[in-house]
Amino acid sequence: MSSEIPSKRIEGHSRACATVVAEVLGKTLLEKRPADRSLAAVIYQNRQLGARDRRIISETLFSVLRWWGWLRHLAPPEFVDALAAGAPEVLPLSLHRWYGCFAAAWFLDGRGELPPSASWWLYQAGIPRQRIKDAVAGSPVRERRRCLKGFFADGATLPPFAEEDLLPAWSQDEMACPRPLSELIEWLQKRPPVWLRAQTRDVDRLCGELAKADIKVERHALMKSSLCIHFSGVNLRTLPAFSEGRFEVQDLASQTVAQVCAPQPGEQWWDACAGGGGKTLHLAWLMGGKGSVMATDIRLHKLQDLKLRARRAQFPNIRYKEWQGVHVPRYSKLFHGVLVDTACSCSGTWRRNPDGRWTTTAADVAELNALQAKLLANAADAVMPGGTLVYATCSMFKRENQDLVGLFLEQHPDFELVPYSCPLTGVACDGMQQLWPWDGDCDAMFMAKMRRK
Ligand SMILES: C[S@@+](CC[C@H](N)C(=O)[O-])C[C@H]1O[C@@H](n2cnc3c(N)ncnc32)[C@H](O)[C@@H]1O
Repeated sequence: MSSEIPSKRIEGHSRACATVVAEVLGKTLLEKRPADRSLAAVIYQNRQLGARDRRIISETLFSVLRWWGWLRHLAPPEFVDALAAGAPEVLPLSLHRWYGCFAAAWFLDGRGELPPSASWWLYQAGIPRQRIKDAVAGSPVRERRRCLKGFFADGATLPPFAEEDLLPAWSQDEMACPRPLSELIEWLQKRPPVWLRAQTRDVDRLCGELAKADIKVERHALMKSSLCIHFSGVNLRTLPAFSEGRFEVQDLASQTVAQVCAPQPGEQWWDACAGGGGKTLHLAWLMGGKGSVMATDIRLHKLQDLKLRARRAQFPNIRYKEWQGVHVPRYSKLFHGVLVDTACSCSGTWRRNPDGRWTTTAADVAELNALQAKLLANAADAVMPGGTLVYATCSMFKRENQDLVGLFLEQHPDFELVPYSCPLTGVACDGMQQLWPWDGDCDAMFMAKMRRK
C-alpha cells in the first residue's frame, strides 16, 4: 500500500464518495432498506459521479457492511446509539466522524493498493499510515483484526473483535452448520465470484467470446454450463452474447435448483415464486422449448423483468400470471412439476448481500416461516399424482428448510422425499440438501425434492 499522503486534488472526490456511503449506510442500517437499491437510487441522484467514484463508493459500502460487526466500533457513536435505539433517523453527523471507519474497511479487506480516497480518509481521521498494519489478502479473519489496532488511541481498551461478531448472534442458533462456525465466517467474509449460466448449446464458443472480451472464465467440473468469472471490470450487459440471451448471471447454487427439478421436454411446470425468473428461464431452457412453464409471483413488476429476459433468449414456452399465494382450485393436480422457490430470510446470500445480516431479525424469520408453510401447502396441491414438488430457499436456517419440509411431510402424507445425487457436488442425498459456500464458492441454498404418491 502506498504510504504517501494524498494530494489536495482528490479531496472533492473523496468527500463526495464518503457522503454517498454515509447516506446509503443510514438508509440501509437505520431505515432497513436493501443496500443495493438504496445505492442505485442515491447514485442516480448524483449523476456527476464518475465510474471510478462509483466503484470506490460501492466497494467501501459493501466492505463496511461485510465487516460491520467490527467496524461499528469505529462508526460515529450517535449513529450506533440510534441503531441500538431502533431510531430510523439520526441528527446530521459530521462526515468527518466516518472517515476512520471507511478507511479501516479497505484495510480489513486486504486488497493491497489503497485507493487515494481511502488514503485521504485515513489522513483526515488523523491516523498516520505507519500506525496501521496491513491485512494480507487471503489471511484468516482472526488475523485481520490486527490492522484495526492502529485506529485506536495508544493504551485504549480494544473491543474483542471476535469472529462470531461478524454475524448476528440470533442467526447462529438458527443454523445447523456441519463445519465450525469460524469456517463459515471465513467464507462469508470473502467476496464471491460472479457465476454465469450458459444458455446455449455452444458453450465453447461463448467461452471464446468471453475470453476475447478479456474475461477470464472457468468452467465448473460437474455443471458444464456454469461459468465462473473473475472481476475484470467489463460490463457484461454490453456483450452481444448477453443481448442475444446466450448467458444469464446466476449464482452457482441457484443454478442447481432447476437441475434438481429435472423437468422433461413436453411437461407442464409451475414456478410459483418466479420473481425475476432466474429459475423459470433455467427450467424453460432444460425443457428445450417443448412443454411450458407457468411463472407466477405476487410482485408483477418482477415478472416484467422475466418477460424481458425471456424475450432476449427467445423462449416461447413461458406464461405469466399473478399469484397471491392462495390455494387455486383450478390448478389442482394439473402440473407435472411445481417449484416453490419461496420468500425467505435470504441468509444464504449474506456473503453477496452483507447488509442482510444487520437488517434481518429473528422476528422476520418467524413471520416468513408462516408464509413459507402457506405457499408450499397451497402450491403443492397443483402437483399431479407421480409429479414432482421442489421446495427451495436461499437460506441457511434449519427452521426455514429441514424443519419446514419435515412439518409439511407430516401434514401431507401423500408426498414423499425423492433421493437424488446433487448436480453440484455429486453427493447422494435423501431428498433434502443444504448447500454451503464451500460446496462451490457460491451462496448457501436449500432444496427438497418430493413426489406426490
Ligand atoms: C426467492 S424469491 C424468488 C426468486 C426467483 N425464483 C428467481 O430465481 O429469481 C421469492 C419470491 O416469492 C415472492 N412472494 C413473496 N410472497 C409471496 C406470496 N404471498 N405469494 C406469491 N409469491 C410471493 C416474492 O415476490 C419473490 O419474488
